[in-house]
Amino acid sequence: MTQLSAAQTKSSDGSKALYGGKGTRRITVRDIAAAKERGEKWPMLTAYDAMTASVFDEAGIPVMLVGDSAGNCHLGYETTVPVTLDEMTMLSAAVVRGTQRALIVGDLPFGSYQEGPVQALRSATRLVKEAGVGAVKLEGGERSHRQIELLVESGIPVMAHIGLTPQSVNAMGYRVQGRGEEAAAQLLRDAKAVQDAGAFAVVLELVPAELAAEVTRVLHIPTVGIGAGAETDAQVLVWTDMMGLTGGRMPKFVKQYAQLRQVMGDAAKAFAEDVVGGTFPQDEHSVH
Ligand SMILES: Nc1nc(=O)c2c([nH]1)NC[C@@H]1CN(c3ccc(C(=O)N[C@@H](CCC(=O)O)C(=O)O)cc3)CN21
Ligand SMILES: CC(C)C(=O)C(=O)O
Ligand SMILES: [Mg+2]
Repeated sequence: MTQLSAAQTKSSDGSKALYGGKGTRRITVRDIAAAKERGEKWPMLTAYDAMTASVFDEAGIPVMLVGDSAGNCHLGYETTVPVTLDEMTMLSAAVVRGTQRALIVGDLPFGSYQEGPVQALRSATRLVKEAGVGAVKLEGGERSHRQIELLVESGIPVMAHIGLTPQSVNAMGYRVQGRGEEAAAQLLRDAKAVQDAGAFAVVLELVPAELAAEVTRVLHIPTVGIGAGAETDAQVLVWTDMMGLTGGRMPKFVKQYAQLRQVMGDAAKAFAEDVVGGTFPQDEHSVH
């Protein structure tokens, strides 16, 4: 039923589709819910600055996450753990300014919501008021249930994040989550807990594809997979990973769609050689 209605929606009127749809009004969490009912899959990318975000907005990416992966990919930290709420607020504000259509989700960084619901509300309120995000994301299933509830009651849409939760790297490492009967049952409980608390979507990070498929069938809110197989409602990747800008070893779940590290390095070298060799600037680049 959902597959058929998705096809009909796209062929009759493209304006509704999250990707490929027309119109420049800001996408809302209600549009996200409607996409699951249509059986429509959608893409999400991270973004950390206005210029990159404007490129993705023009490309039609309907949802952007200002991830705390900015810690590794933008700010030079080893992990996401040191990222501060001030940093996330500044980066989120830039992404909002660079976009017109995409729903912008701001990641709450480690230490900005673990104290409890009141701290979570204070932190999320900064991202909403100072940066202008349309939603926030936080890590944890059952353990973050109370935080999600208060934010949603207060009018702040929440994207949850379960499975591998990188802010807990010191406790859990970067390991596949939900392998084995007990861990799978826990992941399902976490998924139901965030849905019951009112989350509008949930990220499933590094969980077996079969389990992610089951969670996606059981929940009425959309699942957003990263390293979680092909059956989730949406897919997210860190933009610097999927464009080949991040250096070093890539997780297995990354597909590279461009080689920006090579392209940018070559451009920097070409400029340097022109300067050293005296072939830049030419007369056309000079004023008289
Ligand atoms: N650049 C970047 N990309 C990401 O996807 C990302 C970040 N940074 N920072 C925050 C978290 C950390 N993430 C990570 C980091 C490492 C692995 C990793 O090494 N995974 C192994 C599998 C380990 C296993 O089999 O248990 C892999 O090879 O994919 C996965 C996710 C995802 N997030
Ligand atoms: C990988 C995604 C889900 C994330 O949390 C981030 O980019 O910080
Ligand atoms: Mg994150």
